[in-house]
Amino acid sequence: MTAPIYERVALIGLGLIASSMGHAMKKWGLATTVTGHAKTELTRTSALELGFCDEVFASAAEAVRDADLVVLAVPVGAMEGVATEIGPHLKPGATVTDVGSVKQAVIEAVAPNIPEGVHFIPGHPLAGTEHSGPRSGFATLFRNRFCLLIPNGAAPEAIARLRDYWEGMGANVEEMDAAHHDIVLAVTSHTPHLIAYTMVGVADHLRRVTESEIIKYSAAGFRDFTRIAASDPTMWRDVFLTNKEATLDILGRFTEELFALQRAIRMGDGDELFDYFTRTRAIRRSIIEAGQDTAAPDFGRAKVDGA
Ligand SMILES: NC(=O)c1ccc[n+]([C@@H]2O[C@H](COP(=O)([O-])OP(=O)(O)OC[C@H]3O[C@@H](n4cnc5c(N)ncnc54)[C@H](O)[C@@H]3O)[C@@H](O)[C@H]2O)c1
Ligand SMILES: O=C(O)C(=O)C[C@]1(C(=O)O)C=C[C@@H](O)C=C1
Repeated sequence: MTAPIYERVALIGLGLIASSMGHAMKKWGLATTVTGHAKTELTRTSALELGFCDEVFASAAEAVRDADLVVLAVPVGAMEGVATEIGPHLKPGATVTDVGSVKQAVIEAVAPNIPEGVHFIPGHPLAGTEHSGPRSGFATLFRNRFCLLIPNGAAPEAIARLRDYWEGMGANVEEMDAAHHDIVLAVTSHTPHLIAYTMVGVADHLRRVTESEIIKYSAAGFRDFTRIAASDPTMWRDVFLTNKEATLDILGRFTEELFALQRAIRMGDGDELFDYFTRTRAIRRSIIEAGQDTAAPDFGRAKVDGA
């Protein structure tokens, strides 16, 4: 247990990320009171039952009243509506952050609604699972994972406090500018998700030809794709709609590489294939050596110690 970093923290949108933050705050004593807002009564009741919120509200405006930290944890496309609603109700001196997977679009949507005297520091924990909703969260989700903060001109002391908060949940915090964030994540997260969705879509079309063979003989590689492709449709629709430029850029590069490999296969160019796969194997090994193996679905639960 550490001393609380914020007295009152408001979670807006009570899904995987917010519920994980709530559990982590409770486990490590990072906030005195955690309030939450969800649109449905079922979700609000679950948050109280599961114990990751102390108080829940049907309106976001009520949930943020007197909060020292407000966390926007809704899909990227819902950020603007929420920011518009809470703007007039924020406490002077409070910090607003978000956990959205895209940063430039969130800044454009949220910043104009944040009054003077309130710090707005966008964020993005690089941790998740394919599950969603209030029952999917767990306290250790952020342990040993990066959390990127976008300074966005905010006061250094407010950034330092938010950094302490994320470190209290076990994350490694780094700062990055929003445009750079969106390109990096297009490479490491957004385009890989699109490829997984596509591959599972291809198999789905084939299944109509081969009936149940795809499921029956599902190999590990394909199963990994299906895990990713089971991720929340609303969240990922919003990611692609709001990180359009960067995703299309990386997708263009991906297509070029795919054509090069397709040609190597057609030409029987084994050297080209071998060299390519040798380079990609080295990348995987360097990720493991850096302690960033994100491939295991249960990484957060299975590999952390008993804390
Ligand atoms: N899932 C991941 O792997 C992951 C990782 C890092 C960041 N993120 C980002 O975190 C945010 C939340 O994702 P999540 O995985 O917790 O999703 P989730 O679907 O589990 O939770 C989002 C919740 O927001 C609610 N919601 C939607 N619109 C709302 C509105 N207008 N007002 C109030 N509530 C609303 C939904 O009902 C849902 O319960 C997204 O912006 C996402 O891009 C997700
Ligand atoms: O592990 C997973 O299921 C994830 O996809 C998590 C993941 C990722 O791509 O790494 C997904 C979206 C985020 O914004 C951050 C993390």
